[in-house]
Amino acid sequence: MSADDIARALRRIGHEILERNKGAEGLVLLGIPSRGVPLARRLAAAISEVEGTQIPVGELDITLHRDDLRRHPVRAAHRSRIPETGIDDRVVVLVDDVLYSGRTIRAALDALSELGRPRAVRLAVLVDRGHRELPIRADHVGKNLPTSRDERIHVRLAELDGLDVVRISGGEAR
Ligand SMILES: O=P(O)(O)OC[C@H]1O[C@H](OP(=O)(O)OP(=O)(O)O)[C@H](O)[C@@H]1O
Ligand SMILES: O=c1cc[nH]c(=O)[nH]1
Repeated sequence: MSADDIARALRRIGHEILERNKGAEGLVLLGIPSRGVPLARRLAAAISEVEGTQIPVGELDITLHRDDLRRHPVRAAHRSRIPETGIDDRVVVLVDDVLYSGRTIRAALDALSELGRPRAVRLAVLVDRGHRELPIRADHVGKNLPTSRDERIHVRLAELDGLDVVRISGGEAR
């Protein structure tokens, strides 16, 4: 995906979120570090452009809720940053770059349950590459990219990487 493809996908997802929520009322966007955070900020900006209101944006750290902690115990935990509005009775949209096994989102739901009780939780991802290992699906998808398991999706975003691009690497030549 080029920078233009990414921008278009985010604008569309912003519209979808508004349509599904019937406006911006009660919305809170939470990005999953690292690249979910700039994506959540961009989505909030896209929604604000349409609705003319500020959308609360935060970051949800899932490190201590991962189910592979025992296998990889040394991971630095970051702090979650929840907007002042809190998440109780809000419609929380989790935002991440890639959806793959679904384990990150399971951990995110676990982390969220310690912070409050949203009215609803939805999921927006830039890329869904398939291969789910849990019963989790995204409500809003920038692009479905069918992959083989030995491929990897690389999302690069200007805020962290200096450019916007999505690439696939690895796997057998197809
Ligand atoms: O559905 P899953 O199998 O959990 O995979 C998706 C997650 O994997 C990636 O993070 P990764 O752990 O590779 O670290 P990164 O954010 O530093 O790229 C990606 O950013 C998603 O958060
Ligand atoms: O291909 C993948 C799988 C998980 N996370 C990524 O960022 N890319």
